[in-house]
Amino acid sequence: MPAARKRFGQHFLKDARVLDSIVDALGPLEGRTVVEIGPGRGALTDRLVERAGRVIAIELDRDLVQHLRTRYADMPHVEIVEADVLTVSLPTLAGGPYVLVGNVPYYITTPIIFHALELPRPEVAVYLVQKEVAERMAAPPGDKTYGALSVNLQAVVDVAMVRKVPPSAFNPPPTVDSAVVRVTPRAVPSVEAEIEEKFRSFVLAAFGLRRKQLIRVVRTVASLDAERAATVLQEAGLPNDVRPETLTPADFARLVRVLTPRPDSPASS
Ligand SMILES: C[S@@+](CC[C@H](N)C(=O)[O-])C[C@H]1O[C@@H](n2cnc3c(N)ncnc32)[C@H](O)[C@@H]1O
Repeated sequence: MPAARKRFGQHFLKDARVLDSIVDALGPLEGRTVVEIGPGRGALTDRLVERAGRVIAIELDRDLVQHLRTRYADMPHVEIVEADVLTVSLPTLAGGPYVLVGNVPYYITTPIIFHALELPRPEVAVYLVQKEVAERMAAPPGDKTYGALSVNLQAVVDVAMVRKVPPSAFNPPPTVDSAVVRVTPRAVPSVEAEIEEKFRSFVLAAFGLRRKQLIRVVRTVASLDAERAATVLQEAGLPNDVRPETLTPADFARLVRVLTPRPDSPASS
């Protein structure tokens, strides 16, 4: 068995109850395609291959890839892909509807979660992440952990906390607490795909000014004078003096829509 490598964020799950709750959170797997991020030594993969129609596991560590290919050699429905997950198009790899799961390496948790928003999105994604990241992902407006990560995710997906996981569930144990979260696409996202990129950068910039009133945020981020910024807020139906940390994803979306000239509007022609 290859030794754990710190630089790949390797903390292998050893607690059967945690492994079961991750698989349970995915829902029924019979006949479905499961993509797993960072299978490691196969603790989670072992459970997936018993239930799913097809398992595609993406692992960066060459030694672990070899170990996994030997382990599942007689299972034609299992594919081990040697790659950095961030360089792989997940919907293309899956080739159809899929569910996503991963005890993800903590050094790239946020990039992985945003990478997995590529359309068409997984029907459900279950991640084991640092507890503090899980709390930020699921935080409601006004919560002390509510921030750009919460808004940018919740604009397009629902996030639910499944359970907390202590360091003792891993070998070697990480220095932080962890949590399992379940992410499902929203039937009607708050933001349209065409303005999603602009939405994300506006939200990031707004939370860089989270202590400022919204009028100041709009003036700074959109480079507008006071009068124009006030008109924008009025059109978006938002007060001048609220702070970004109290706005819902739908509030941000209205604001970004007002700030985005439509292709057929005179301003952009
Ligand atoms: C926290 S461990 C989880 C291992 C296993 N799923 C388990 O629960 O025991 C994270 C895994 O992700 C792999 N990994 C790290 N960076 C990766 C990347 N960029 N792309 C794919 N896998 C990666 C690591 O080698 C490791 O196997």
